[in-house]
Amino acid sequence: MLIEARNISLDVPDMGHQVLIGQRRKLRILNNVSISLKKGETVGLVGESGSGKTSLGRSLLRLYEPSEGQLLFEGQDITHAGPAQLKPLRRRMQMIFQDPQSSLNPRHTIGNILATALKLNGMDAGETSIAAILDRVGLPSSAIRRYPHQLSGGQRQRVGIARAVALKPDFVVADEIVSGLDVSTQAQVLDLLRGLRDEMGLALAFISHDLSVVRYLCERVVIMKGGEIVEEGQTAEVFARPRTDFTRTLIASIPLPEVTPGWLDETPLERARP
Ligand SMILES: Nc1ncnc2c1ncn2[C@@H]1O[C@H](COP(=O)(O)OP(=O)(O)OP(=O)(O)O)[C@@H](O)[C@H]1O
Repeated sequence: MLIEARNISLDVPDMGHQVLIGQRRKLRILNNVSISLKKGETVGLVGESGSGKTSLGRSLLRLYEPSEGQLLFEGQDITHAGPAQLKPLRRRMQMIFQDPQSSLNPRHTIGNILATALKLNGMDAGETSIAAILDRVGLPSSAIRRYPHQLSGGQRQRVGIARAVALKPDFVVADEIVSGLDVSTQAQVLDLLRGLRDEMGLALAFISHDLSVVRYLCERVVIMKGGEIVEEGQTAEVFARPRTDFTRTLIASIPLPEVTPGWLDETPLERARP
């Protein structure tokens, strides 16, 4: 197993309580969550806003230290690993963010942003290798000298993907990476991510509100509610025969006018066609 979370919980300080009541109290935002990913496998993390998807994604990357349970990377226990133990693993575990506008430094050119990430990880940051990375994510080499604000939303998200995959990671968490984009740009970005995943054998935790997108990309899905996993399984199976009322409601509430009996079998690209 590449990544394995065993019964992890995550507590954060309850600041509201501290301010109002003046006492320290903890807020449990993940409770007893178990999930694992093999090399090359994609799991969708789905659930309503505030259900804990991002917190779980960040915990799997060991950006958060679990309060309880165990986190393993290639069988190595990294639950309470310090910076020295985590350093060689950081390159191998990457995140692609929802909003590349705020995750890309606006004062740096795209070339600089990619070079910095590569250099920090001791990798070749020459212009030729950066141009090759840009080409792989469908951007022209002239993007090297552009600033994030000079690119479209879709192009910025390609840079976000480029920054993550340039480091040749094994595991990527993609957090709502297409939610700000129009439908046809979404489809292109998802196709790019799918191609890279297959080519590189990436394990992918894909966080999304959009179940049709999850169906397109993820062989397994985990449904979250209130910091817990309420249902999980093969995506097609969970969507066809949801076991909980919660999942049934979630599926029924998909706000897509084009939802038809066959919609789950269409790719986002097919659905984007007029
Ligand atoms: N550092 C923190 N301190 C306090 N509360 C937090 C912290 N991080 C997350 N939370 C709370 O934990 C819950 C889960 O948040 P999280 O962002 O993981 O949910 P989510 O499912 O990703 O939501 P969304 O879809 O809106 O991004 C929310 O109620 C959030 O307010």
